[in-house]
Amino acid sequence: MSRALQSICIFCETKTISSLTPLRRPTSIVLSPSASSIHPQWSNQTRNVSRLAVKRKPARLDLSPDVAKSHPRKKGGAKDRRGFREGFANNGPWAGMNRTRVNPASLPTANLRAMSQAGDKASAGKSNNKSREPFHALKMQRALSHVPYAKRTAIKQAMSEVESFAQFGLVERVQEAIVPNGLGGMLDAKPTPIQKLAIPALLGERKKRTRSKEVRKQFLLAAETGSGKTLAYMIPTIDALKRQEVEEEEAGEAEKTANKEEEKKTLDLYDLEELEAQEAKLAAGRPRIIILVPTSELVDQVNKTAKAFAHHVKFRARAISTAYSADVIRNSVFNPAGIDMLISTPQLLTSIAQATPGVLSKVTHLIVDEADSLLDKSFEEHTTEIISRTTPSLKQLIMCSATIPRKMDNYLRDHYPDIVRLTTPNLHAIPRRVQLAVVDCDKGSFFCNKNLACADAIWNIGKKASVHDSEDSSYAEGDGIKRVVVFVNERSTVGELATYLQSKGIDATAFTRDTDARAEKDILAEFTQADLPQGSSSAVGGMSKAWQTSGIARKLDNVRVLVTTDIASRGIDTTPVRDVILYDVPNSTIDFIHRLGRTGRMGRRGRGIVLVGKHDRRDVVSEVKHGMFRGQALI
Ligand SMILES: Nc1ncnc2c1ncn2[C@@H]1O[C@H](COP(=O)(O)OP(=O)(O)OP(=O)(O)O)[C@@H](O)[C@H]1O
Repeated sequence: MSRALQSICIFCETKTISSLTPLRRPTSIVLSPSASSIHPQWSNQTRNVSRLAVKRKPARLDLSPDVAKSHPRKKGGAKDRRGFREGFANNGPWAGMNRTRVNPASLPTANLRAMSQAGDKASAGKSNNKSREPFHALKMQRALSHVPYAKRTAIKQAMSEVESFAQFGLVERVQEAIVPNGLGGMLDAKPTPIQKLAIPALLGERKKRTRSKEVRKQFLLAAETGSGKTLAYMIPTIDALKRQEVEEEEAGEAEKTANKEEEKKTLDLYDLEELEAQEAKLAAGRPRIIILVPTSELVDQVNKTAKAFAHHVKFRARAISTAYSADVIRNSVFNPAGIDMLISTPQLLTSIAQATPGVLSKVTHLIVDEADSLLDKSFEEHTTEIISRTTPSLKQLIMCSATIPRKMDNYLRDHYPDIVRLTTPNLHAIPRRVQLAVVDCDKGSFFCNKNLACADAIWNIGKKASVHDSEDSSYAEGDGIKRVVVFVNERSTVGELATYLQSKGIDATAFTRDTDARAEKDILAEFTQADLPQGSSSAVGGMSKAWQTSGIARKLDNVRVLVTTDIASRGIDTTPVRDVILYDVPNSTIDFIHRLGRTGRMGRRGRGIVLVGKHDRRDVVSEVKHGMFRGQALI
């Protein structure tokens, strides 16, 4: 045979296979297309050699079969070579030689049966392994970063050492203001886990413990939704502000008086009043503390907390957002009385800083609240600009969030490798006190109508509330009105759904970015304050008024519903809300955490209801439910 093949080569005038021997196998044999037509007898010979790879020179317009493959398998790889070799060995002229696998046909039947049983067992073993680790829909998203178990245990230990706010060694006036001003006179108020971790660290205790020479400038505060992160960063920053004031007063008082005297004598151009006016002008628009938040609603909320402290502790806090007029913004930032704390959205502050570069020259504390949002695409540019502008004077940069996406985690590792990470053990877990129910809209009497399923769920909440009022203390809280927040994915659905719910006798209010700024405050107040004065609900936007005056016979009057998008899912302190309805399945676990985080805040119980339709990811919903039941982090 080898001789015959050599002859083919000679006829076709190619010398590629001239060294072919029975024991050296070719990787390819090139036949000239013209060979069989010129010498038909040799074409018969090649047909008998069934596994010869006949390679044709590729035409110029041949399309690649691997276009769709991201990592096409290399031709001539080990598998290809083995296939060729074995095929050649089984069927070719050297069948039986150099065999690498047993040929079942040559075995006695008994042996064959034994082999097949062994094979079955092996494959059964494999499938068992697979069934032990089922498909995880949540893992496909893999958005959230992981906190190692050992770290969680160490944090628990550190937290157990703190019992009260008095242990922090705060400035007296700050300490006095915490409960009556910051926590509304709450009895037996204790620091929450994140406050136990963050307050001492931000006050500088950690620096002493580790005896590090390096000044710790950056902190990451990561804790569950509704766990008191606002006070966790606000208390130590106000404390630092007051200490700074005292230090400056002590150090600078003598020098300041001397300078003033000197200037007065030498120049005689300024009188003392003028000099003081000039100093005030310099102090104006130069805050020490900046708090960045993503929305104007959050600006107002954080400002409220800051103001509660400001009256007693004596410092000047101002808030600015696009909801305010230009005059109000100018008067707030450049107030001649000066400013200590400024709460703003990144875009607005960046535009002010670009026009007046000195405005950020005195910042010592920069807090980036909802940091995962503010370091995301839409805000990143503005946030990083503010960080870089404040860096020269900055003593502490504090990032704060309830969810740490992997992207943000990597960003922090790259840009702030020394950041001190203060994370609570239950980070990324929805508390077990929040129950999750799943309503299948394709089943029962809903006829695939999600609107109907939503209205039904709300009516059930109202009915249960009237039955349970006397038994369940959490239901009897506040004014006895149940607050329900319904989250949808698209802004366009909000109005439609609110109108539908109103037609079913439900007092529903739509809340989106398009909502009138004046009505916004009243709407949110309804869902953030438990004890509104009687009749204040009528102040809620036009929708609620429409519900009240509508001629619908059957009305659900003990429930208020807010229909909204993610705009209300971030940071808004909806403590009185007991029920959250997820009309659409959230797009990510991060959205799940923030939306369900509007209930079950600060140790309260809560309920979530997910409406699942034909096109929704049921696997994700069931994994979230399972994870919540087990108290696991949703990563
Ligand atoms: N130590 C405490 N004891 C009791 N209540 C507290 C304590 N600290 C804060 N709170 C209250 O808990 C509620 C939630 O606090 P906050 O809004 O700071 O939560 P958060 O962790 O920032 O939530 P989110 O991640 O949703 O923004 C607020 O009403 C706040 O007044």
